[in-house]
Amino acid sequence: MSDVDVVLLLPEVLGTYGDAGNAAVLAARLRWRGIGARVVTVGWADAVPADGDLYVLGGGEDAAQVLAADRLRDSIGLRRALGRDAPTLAVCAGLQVLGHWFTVADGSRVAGLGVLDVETRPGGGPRRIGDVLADPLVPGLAGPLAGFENHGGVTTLGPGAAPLARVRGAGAGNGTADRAEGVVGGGIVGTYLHGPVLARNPALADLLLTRAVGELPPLQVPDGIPTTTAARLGPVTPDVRRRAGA
Ligand SMILES: NC(=O)CC[C@H](N)C(=O)O
Repeated sequence: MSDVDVVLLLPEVLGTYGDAGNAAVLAARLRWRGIGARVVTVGWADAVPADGDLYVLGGGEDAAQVLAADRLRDSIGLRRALGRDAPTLAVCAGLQVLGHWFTVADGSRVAGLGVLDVETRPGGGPRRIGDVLADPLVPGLAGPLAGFENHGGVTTLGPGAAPLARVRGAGAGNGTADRAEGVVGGGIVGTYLHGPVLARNPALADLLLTRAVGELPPLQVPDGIPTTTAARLGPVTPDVRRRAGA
C-alpha cells in the first residue's frame, strides 16, 4: 500500500491557531500503527491534489480566510476531493470557508465553496474565546470533545448539515441557541475547536482515519505519552470542568 497522503491546505493563511498540527497528528497516528503516511503541504502557489486521502483546513483571521476562500473556490482538485466525500477536517475559518458564505468584520459577505450547508454571520457581542467541552452527536465518539475557540462568526446549519456535538456548560461552539458545536456533512467534519483539536481528541483523529483507510490496527502508545498528556491537561481540565458543571 502506498503512503496515506494527508493534504494540509494553505497553512500560510490558515495557520494562525496552530491547526497544521492536525495534519501532523493524523500522519503520526498512522505511522505509529505501521502505516506509511506523509503530510502533503499545499502552499499558496500549489495546485490542490484531487487524490489525497485526507484534507485538513485550519483557522485564520477574517482577512486570511477571505484570501483562502478566493484561492480555494475555483480549485478543481479540492472540488473533486470534496465531491467524492474525501475525509476532511475544517477548523473555524476553514469551516466557514467551506460553507455557502460568511460575513467579515466590515460587514461584507464573502462566497465560500458551498460544499457545507452552513452560513456564517457576525455574532455581535464579545468575541467567543475560551475553552469548550462538547458532547459528540456522531457515532464513533464516546467522551466529550475538548478544545479552545476564538471566533467572531456565528454559524447556522441548513438541512443538509448536522451538528458535530452539543456544547456543555460555558462555551459558544457555533454560537447558535441550540448550542451546536461544529458540523458534519459529506466527508467533512467541521469544528470551532483549536488545540490542535486532533491532539486533544485522538478519537476524532481515529474517526477520520478510519474513514480514509478502514479499520485501524490497535495503537501502541509510546511510553510516556499518557503521562505527558495528563500533565499538559492538568492546569486546564479543572477549570473547564468547573465552567461546564461537569
Ligand atoms: N479562529 C478562527 O479561525 C476565526 C475565524 C473567523 N475569522 C471568525 O472570527 O469568526
